[in-house]
Amino acid sequence: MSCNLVPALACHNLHFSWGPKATLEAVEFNLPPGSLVGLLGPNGAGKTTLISLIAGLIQPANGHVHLQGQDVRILGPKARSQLGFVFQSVSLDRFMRVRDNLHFAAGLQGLSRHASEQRLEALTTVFPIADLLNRTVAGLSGGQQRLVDIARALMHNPAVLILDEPTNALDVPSSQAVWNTLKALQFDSGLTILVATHRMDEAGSCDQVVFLNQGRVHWQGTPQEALDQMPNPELTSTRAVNLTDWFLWTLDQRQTP
Ligand SMILES: Nc1ncnc2c1ncn2[C@@H]1O[C@H](COP(=O)(O)OP(=O)(O)OP(=O)(O)O)[C@@H](O)[C@H]1O
Repeated sequence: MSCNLVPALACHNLHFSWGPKATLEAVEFNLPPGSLVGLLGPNGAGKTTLISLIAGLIQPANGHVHLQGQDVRILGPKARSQLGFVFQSVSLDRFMRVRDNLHFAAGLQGLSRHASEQRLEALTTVFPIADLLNRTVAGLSGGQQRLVDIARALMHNPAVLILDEPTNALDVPSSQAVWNTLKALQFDSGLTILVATHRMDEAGSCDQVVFLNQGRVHWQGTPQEALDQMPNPELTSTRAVNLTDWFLWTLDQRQTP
């Protein structure tokens, strides 16, 4: 993964405030093409706000989001066609069948019914949802709904997928199914993925992690580089350091007095 490639997505000097206090300040980071990047940070760090901003649901007071080197504001609707979003709440109509939800989402993105059928067929080779297509969303488990929701975000075949805590409240097998699917998408189709997560096991299997705290990006690098930052020899002598140790250590370094 070369750093010389134009990033699939880059945030430059983003500023945003919900109120008098800054929520995001000078946020800078980038997603190398084809990478899986974990967005980490404590509750209230600004992860969801940042994702809403990239999605265009809110506008930055300052700064730019670039998609493959081009400003999303200039790209306009073209940018939307290159981005897929999975928000914290599942974005499906509970009373519609899975199949109809997916075709509806594709239609909103301008796909013909024929193109939508073809796309759905392709996605069912990666997503274990073929048996769910004729069921209504309300009758599915949380894990099944989440998989369908991710498929929904990919119906228009975006280049970049952004997910906000997709495994939140899922049990271990369901989380694993979601994570395996993300990995397969990255591996099979070169999808670039940004995923906000509180799970350090997931962060550890990302190519890079971005650490956001109090609205600022404090660190971006590989999970191994994160662990290599840890200065505590006592901890390393008794057991292997893990990303949870790093998270707590780096958070401690970043607290404002
Ligand atoms: N719609 C809103 N109106 C006002 N303030 C908001 C709104 N959404 C978020 N905030 C505030 O912005 C800050 C960042 O919240 P945000 O939800 O982006 O953090 P987060 O890192 O996603 O947190 P979590 O890990 O708990 O999901 C918090 O102080 C929050 O209270």
